[in-house]
Amino acid sequence: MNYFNSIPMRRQLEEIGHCRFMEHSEFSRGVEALKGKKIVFVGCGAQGLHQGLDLRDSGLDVSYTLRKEAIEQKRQSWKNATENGFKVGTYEEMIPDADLVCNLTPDKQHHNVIPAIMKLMKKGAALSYSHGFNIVEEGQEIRKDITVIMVAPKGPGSEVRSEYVRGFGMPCLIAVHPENDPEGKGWDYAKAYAAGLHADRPGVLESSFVAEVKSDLMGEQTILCGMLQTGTILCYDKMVKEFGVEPAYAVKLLQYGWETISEALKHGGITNMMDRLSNPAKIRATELAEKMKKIMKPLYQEHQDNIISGKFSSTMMVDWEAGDKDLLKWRGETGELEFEKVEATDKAISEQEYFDRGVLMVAMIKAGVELAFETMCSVGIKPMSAYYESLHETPLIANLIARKKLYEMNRVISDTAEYGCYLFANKCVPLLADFMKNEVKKDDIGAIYGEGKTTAVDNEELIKVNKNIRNHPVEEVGAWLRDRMSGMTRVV
Ligand SMILES: NC(=O)C1=CN([C@@H]2O[C@H](COP(=O)(O)OP(=O)(O)OC[C@H]3O[C@@H](n4cnc5c(N)ncnc54)[C@H](OP(=O)(O)O)[C@@H]3O)[C@@H](O)[C@H]2O)C=CC1
Ligand SMILES: CC[C@](O)(C(C)=O)C(=O)O
Ligand SMILES: [Mg+2]
Ligand SMILES: [Mg+2]
Repeated sequence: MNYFNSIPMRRQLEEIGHCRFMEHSEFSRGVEALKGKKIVFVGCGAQGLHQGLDLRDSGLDVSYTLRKEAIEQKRQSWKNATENGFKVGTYEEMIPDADLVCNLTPDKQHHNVIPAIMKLMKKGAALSYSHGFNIVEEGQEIRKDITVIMVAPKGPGSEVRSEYVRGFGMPCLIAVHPENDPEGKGWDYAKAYAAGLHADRPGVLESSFVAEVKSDLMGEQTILCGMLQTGTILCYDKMVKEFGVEPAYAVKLLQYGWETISEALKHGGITNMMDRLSNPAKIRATELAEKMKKIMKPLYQEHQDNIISGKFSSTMMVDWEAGDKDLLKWRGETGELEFEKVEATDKAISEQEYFDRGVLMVAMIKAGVELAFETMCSVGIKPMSAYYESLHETPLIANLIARKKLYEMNRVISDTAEYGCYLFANKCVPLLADFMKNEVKKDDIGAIYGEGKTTAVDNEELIKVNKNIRNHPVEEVGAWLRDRMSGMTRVV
């Protein structure tokens, strides 16, 4: 039964709105609460491996448990753990002694994994998640003596590790399940775990399982993954099939363009990204973004509504039951995209050119970030949480596209994110078809915007556009949070 739908409305609203930026002083005990405790990770994939490496380097006792077949067949997860010097064993060997069991298996497996490990967990042990789907959407009930916490990094596993290695960390949401904190130790454990990932350096939000699920699903379906997938498909087709851009050049502009453009977001928000354009290009990008926002708003709202009501999760669970029929079909279609098959040209594109030739891409990022942020806030998700799930994480997913294109990006994110990404993109691509056909001009994408033309603009128009950009609420909360994250990696 859906947990969120089972609680009274007043509680629903409280849980969705649970969000507090935690002070550095609250982490002064570092990992102490978990020091000397036996921490056993279930699963050694995208998050499991990288979080385990971070916690071990922070002085904690980490080992892994995998299903028997993975150990016997020496699968990739077994290699990940053993090649990094971790002890690995079966559930029966590892779980009974564990003080904290970290469930880092795919969300679609949780309803199988949790009952299997729960019966082996010792009395008074703790169980941790990095995403609350199983608790909130499936209503998984956990034995009453077990403490249930969540430490949810706001970025892909590989970056959780790379940020740690370079002395920083990935922002996290932490939570304690209100139904499972029998000894009152949940927050101490969650804080120690977050400190072990160095999440306290960029920032930790005290949150709830509900707020994390309802914001995480929305971010990944729309701006983070769905929108970048949509934008890549539409921009590639427009450039190659209509404007005669060489395919290998279009691939390069898109594959590395999202990363280069969104790097500007990371440092100075939408304002800085837009300031990288010439004045006429900035006015044009704002115009395109406003038009797209108008068209896409109902779709963003539909996704958020379905996430809140539980319709999204029940639809996805039907696909789980059907052996991932839709997911596998959509994954296959992504693999068949021309963008995936054509190799990027080795012709140089300078950092500035990505902006000058990618005005439509800039507009798509502006529209997507603002709409995702606005839609999340409109249902009671707090601005800081909405910021992490929109503007903050966009450059991190763009980094994955630069390294792996779309197909592999979708394999690195969680199964839940992958399903939601295709679901959104399959609707958004046709939704923007008329806009792409009638509104997008040759120098909006692929060519240098306004090349050879005057850069003169009307003062009043520029002032209006700058106001539109700078006064958006995502910019206010973003500036505050970024002040606290000034050490994040510079990619480009
Ligand atoms: N991917 C990401 O970057 C993010 C993920 N999360 C959350 O983290 C959690 C883990 O996701 P992610 O890291 O993507 O997961 P992965 O798909 O990378 O996890 C794979 C691991 O889970 C194991 N596994 C798969 N099925 C089972 C099963 N039935 N029983 C036991 N072990 C199994 C695999 O082992 P085997 O070799 O046996 O298949 C492998 O070790 C999810 O809750 C997700 O929402 C949160 C933030 C970001
Ligand atoms: C954006 C997708 C994500 O939520 C993440 C990396 O944060 C996921 O579930 O993979
Ligand atoms: Mg997710
Ligand atoms: Mg996420």
